[in-house]
Amino acid sequence: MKEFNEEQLTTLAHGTTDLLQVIGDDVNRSGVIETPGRVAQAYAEIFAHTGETEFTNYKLFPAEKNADMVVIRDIPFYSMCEHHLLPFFGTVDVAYIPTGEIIGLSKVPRLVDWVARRPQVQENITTMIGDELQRILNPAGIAIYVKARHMCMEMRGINQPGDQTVTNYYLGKFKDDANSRLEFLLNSGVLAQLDK
Ligand SMILES: Nc1nc2c(ncn2[C@@H]2O[C@H](COP(=O)(O)OP(=O)(O)OP(=O)(O)O)[C@@H](O)[C@H]2O)c(=O)[nH]1
Ligand SMILES: [Zn+2]
Repeated sequence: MKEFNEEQLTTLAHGTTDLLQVIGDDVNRSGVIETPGRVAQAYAEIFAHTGETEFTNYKLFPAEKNADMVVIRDIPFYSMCEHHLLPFFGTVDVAYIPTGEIIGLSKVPRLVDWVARRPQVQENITTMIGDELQRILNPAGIAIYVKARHMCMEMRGINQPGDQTVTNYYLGKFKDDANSRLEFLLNSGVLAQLDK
């Protein structure tokens, strides 16, 4: 995880003090006196992977011949929209059909986290996860289903609470073969949730 150095943390803290001042708060109020430092630390975590272009923290293992699809479902993620720097969050369902290799299971949620911890839009979260899996595994197919709520649509602007945005990514067999796609949607629980 990226560590911000002292200078970066100080710059972030100063920016937060300015923000509190501009919105009309008293920056010396006891409740917010430590807030600039806390925000700097929080942003160091939330934006930990900004600018990183290759996910490297994974292990591969040989796949059995004729291995069937692997589905990892309901992976939670938290990200910040790049337009307003407000949170958006939800779940990711990921499936792939191994050819030569399988990836350590825990590395898939780690990949989702790596993609999310930077200023993002939901569409790019979806395609970045897919593109990295393609690069790492070159599998016979990839399917990704992302469902999220966006605070920039709920807390401001259109002020519409509860909307869910869905984005998909299908490659290889999941793109070409309707049965494989259906099997993914059944395995991931997506079809069971559609009327909720
Ligand atoms: N496609 C996409 N758009 C997003 C995402 N997150 C936020 N947005 C949108 O980004 C757009 C930015 O539009 P602008 O018109 O520049 O900004 P704005 O005036 O704050 O827009 P409103 O949110 O409509 O008030 C808005 O429509 C947001 O809903 C995302 O993950 N994907
Ligand atoms: Zn936004």
